[in-house]
Amino acid sequence: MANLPYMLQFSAQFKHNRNKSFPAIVPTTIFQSPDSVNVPTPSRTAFSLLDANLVNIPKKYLVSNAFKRGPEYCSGDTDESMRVLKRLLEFIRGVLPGGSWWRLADDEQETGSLSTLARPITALSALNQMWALINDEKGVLYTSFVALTIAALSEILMPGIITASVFSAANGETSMFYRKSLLLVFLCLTSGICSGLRSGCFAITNTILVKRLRETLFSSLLLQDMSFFDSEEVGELTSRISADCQRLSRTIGNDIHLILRNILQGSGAFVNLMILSWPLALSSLIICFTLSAVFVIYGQYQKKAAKLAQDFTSSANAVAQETLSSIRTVRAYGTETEECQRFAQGLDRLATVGMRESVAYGLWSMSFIMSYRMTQVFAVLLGGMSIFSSRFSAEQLTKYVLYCEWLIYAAWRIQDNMSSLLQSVGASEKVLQLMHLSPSSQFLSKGVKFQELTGCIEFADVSFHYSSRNTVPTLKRVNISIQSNEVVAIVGANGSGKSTLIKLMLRLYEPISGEIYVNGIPLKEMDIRCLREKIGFVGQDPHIFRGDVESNISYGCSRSIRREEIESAAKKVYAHDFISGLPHGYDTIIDDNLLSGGQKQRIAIARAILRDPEILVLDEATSSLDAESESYIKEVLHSLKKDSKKRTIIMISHRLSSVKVADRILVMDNGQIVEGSRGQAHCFYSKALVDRVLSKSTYENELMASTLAVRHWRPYLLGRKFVVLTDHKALKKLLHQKITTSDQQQWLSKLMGYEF
Ligand SMILES: Nc1ncnc2c1ncn2[C@@H]1O[C@H](COP(=O)(O)OP(=O)(O)OP(=O)(O)O)[C@@H](O)[C@H]1O
Repeated sequence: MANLPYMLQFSAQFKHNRNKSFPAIVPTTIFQSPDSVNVPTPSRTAFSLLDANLVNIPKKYLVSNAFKRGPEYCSGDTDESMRVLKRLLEFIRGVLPGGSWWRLADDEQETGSLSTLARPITALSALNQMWALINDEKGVLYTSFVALTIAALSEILMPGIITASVFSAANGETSMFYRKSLLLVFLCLTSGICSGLRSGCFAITNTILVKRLRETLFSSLLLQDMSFFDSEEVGELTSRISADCQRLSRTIGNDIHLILRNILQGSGAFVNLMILSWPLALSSLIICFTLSAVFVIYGQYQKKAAKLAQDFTSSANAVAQETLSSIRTVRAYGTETEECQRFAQGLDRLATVGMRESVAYGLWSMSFIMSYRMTQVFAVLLGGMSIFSSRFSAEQLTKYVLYCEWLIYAAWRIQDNMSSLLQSVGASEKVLQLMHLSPSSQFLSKGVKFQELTGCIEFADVSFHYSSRNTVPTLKRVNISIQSNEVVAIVGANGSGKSTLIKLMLRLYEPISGEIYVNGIPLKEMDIRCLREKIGFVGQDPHIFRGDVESNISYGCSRSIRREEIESAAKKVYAHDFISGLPHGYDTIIDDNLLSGGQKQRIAIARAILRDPEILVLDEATSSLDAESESYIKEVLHSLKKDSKKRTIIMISHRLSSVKVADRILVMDNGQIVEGSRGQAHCFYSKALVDRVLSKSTYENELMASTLAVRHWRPYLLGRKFVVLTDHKALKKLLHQKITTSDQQQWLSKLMGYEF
């Protein structure tokens, strides 16, 4: 039998190598296990058939080698056993307390901005914070505490009365028996009613707590800086609002009231035990302390496990949310399997933590059950001995056993609920940290309020980088001065910093250095809400909220809006026709996925126009519009420019035809305005020329010209007026006129492959 594993291994090796030129017959006698005693000498023929190199058989399995180097052969087997033994020892060491198996995650480092912003939360501070949230529900809380106390006291009196009534019946004391029975009925009623009241009131408190937790968390999140959202995943944050808040609420709904109840019951049981016999009571207490010591270790572990489990749940949620919200991209690229795998990875990590947590719980339960049962045995033994020595009656022993059980049971329940409390606190640590993040400074300071915005905007030496990329400057000492009632277009290559400029102006981010002035007041000294009320903004990819068309157009308007005003705004941006064609017109429910790109842009422009803003910002607002709609929108901009109200319009566009309405074009490249310094008039183009060339140019030529103008002409534009080129002919003509020195010619030849 001992040969079998070796033969099997060889046969597997043989199968693996059978395609190689291996002899068909291999006498099994040449393979022996090291412990074979009567090993026959292998015949030369048999041995010659075996080409160990050819079949790549480990030499230790060859009998000849075993004969030649017996000790080595045996040492191979010993090695194997040693390896198994070593692995076993490693495993045992790993599963012992503090061993590697219990490690919950390879990397328990927190990521995101939260890790640097927030402090760790203790159970006490968690309770304090929750108390503050439900503090004004004192009526419900006090009722529940009173009900809890009455129910607990009623319950703890019962074992004594049950014993007394049983023994009074046994002793034939009828009146005593009926009195005790009546008392029992009364206690049953009070404990039942008060327990119900207690559970109901705590459940109500629980519901209120979840609601307030979610409200507080949501409003805290909404007031964070934009850089916070750059580093935190939306799916993770929504998971915090839903799952984590629910989990945290269990603290009040379950844990706190059960802990209080069990403390009362345990104390009652202990007092009864002390009355019966203090040495026995103290010995039961020792078991309770032992349980508590085990629990301290287990509780800490569980808190950590719960926190990680919640973190992994949120990351898995973030993957699910990202995948489901990008389902069209996923479907188009056929990456369903990859996405499932990505989701499964998160679930695997969750399962690993869950498994360790369950094993730890099993060990904790084992210690409890053993202690619990041992107490019963212990109580019976000690009580029995006390009866023998006539220091205890049978009635006292029964009471003692019952109260002992109550004490241990209460101790277990307290620790079990404490563990659940620690789990909830651990799981919801992030909720509490997020809830107490200080809001962005712009919401804290009471800035200057103003009635009228003239629309003068100035960027003075503004530099900026995103906090997630703090080594890459996005804007470098930008100086711009925009006059009131001016229409300014910003053009430039992708990533040159155009949108960032707008984000700074809307104060979504703060400049690293320099100052932005609106109405001559530094932006950071202004009341931000007041400013934003006066700005209309249409972003690159406008968001449509799930709701009807009407509420989407009136979104963010502080004044009350009539339907006619909404329709008029929609008509201005040529959206009325398509809205009327929707099944319920302005009452049709829409969202980001239910409209085309151009339709979304038109709704967003209508939304901005409806606010009648003093500053209108359009960031690629017409990029998805067809040529006809775009020309209509240009008309709208023309009319906005001409109407009586002073209005500054800033527009970003890659289409030169769109920027035709602008009074000025600013060209951005690599985070800088291509020309100009503070206080100068930045006139980068010849308007007459633009008008002339645009009237006959094609869209492609314009695009190319804009790219060329920005990328290649920059060094030649310094100190000159900016010229927009439309096609190769114009470019060549201009090059011949302007590029005169051989250096310049060489530079351009290299850059553009143009031969002079
Ligand atoms: N939230 C962000 N975090 C980090 N970097 C960012 C962030 N937003 C933009 N950037 C980077 O800042 C640079 C400027 O981006 P910006 O959006 O301002 O360019 P843009 O000129 O508007 O480009 P486009 O014409 O493509 O819209 C880019 O390199 C971009 O990758």
